Amino acid sequence: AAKHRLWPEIDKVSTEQLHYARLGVGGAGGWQLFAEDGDMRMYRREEEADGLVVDPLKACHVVKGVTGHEVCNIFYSPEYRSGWEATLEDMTVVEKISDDTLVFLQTHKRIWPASQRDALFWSHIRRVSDDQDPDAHDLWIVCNHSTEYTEHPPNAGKCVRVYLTVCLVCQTFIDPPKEGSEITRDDITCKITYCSVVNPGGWAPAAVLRAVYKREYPKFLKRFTSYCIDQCKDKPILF
Ligand SMILES: CCCCCc1ccc(-c2ccc(S(=O)(=O)CCO)cc2)cc1[C@H]1C[C@H]1c1ccccn1
Repeated sequence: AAKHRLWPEIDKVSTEQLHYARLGVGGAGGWQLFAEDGDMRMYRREEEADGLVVDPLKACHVVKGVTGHEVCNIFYSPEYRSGWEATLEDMTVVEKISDDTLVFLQTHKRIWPASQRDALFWSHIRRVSDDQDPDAHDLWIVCNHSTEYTEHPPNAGKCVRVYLTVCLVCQTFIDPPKEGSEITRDDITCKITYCSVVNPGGWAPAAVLRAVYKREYPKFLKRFTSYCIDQCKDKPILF
């Protein structure tokens, strides 16, 4: 992977996104809580870029019974995506850069009254050992970031190209079981931070976009995490 033309950007953006995800939502960051459901908290900032709503989103969730490695694997791997990404209409892997880096082209279902969108992005998964606290459990991160491919120019067909940067950061916590007994899924908890900035690419009314984000993001994260629990519950734990 070190040789690929995109590698410097992949490494830079993934490192930046990990840092960004670990920043808190308190203080002057301008984050406003807009959805809560059990342990899930969803925050957004109201931001526009050349008149388009690009509200950054940060979601924090705690899920029992799965590890960060399992959650990031499911989020990264193409074969699971149709099982949890409800707004997906089509998905292809445009390039396999390495085992831990793929390039996806996705078309999302049209959201009335806006025109249909597609997204072309590299996706990179990595394990990060926590340098501050070496005996803390490892972090796993998946970073998705829009990219250009001459074979797939934006807005060539029916879809408007969105530009996105997304990261999923997961940390596993293990409650040590009784002396000598094996760790079960009841002993593991995964702390999830999901950050996304989606530029809708072409015109879409601000009110429509904000309504769509408010509706779609909580649904998306709940559906995704439930899918992870369901996929992993009868399988050996992947730490
Ligand atoms: C008029 C609407 C314009 C924007 C439509 C659109 C396109 C892509 C995306 C998007 C693309 C990728 C990701 S991901 O996290 O990388 C996972 C892989 O699929 C996530 C979200 C979002 C939205 C916005 C609907 C909104 C929305 C929000 C959560 C889920 C679905 N739709």
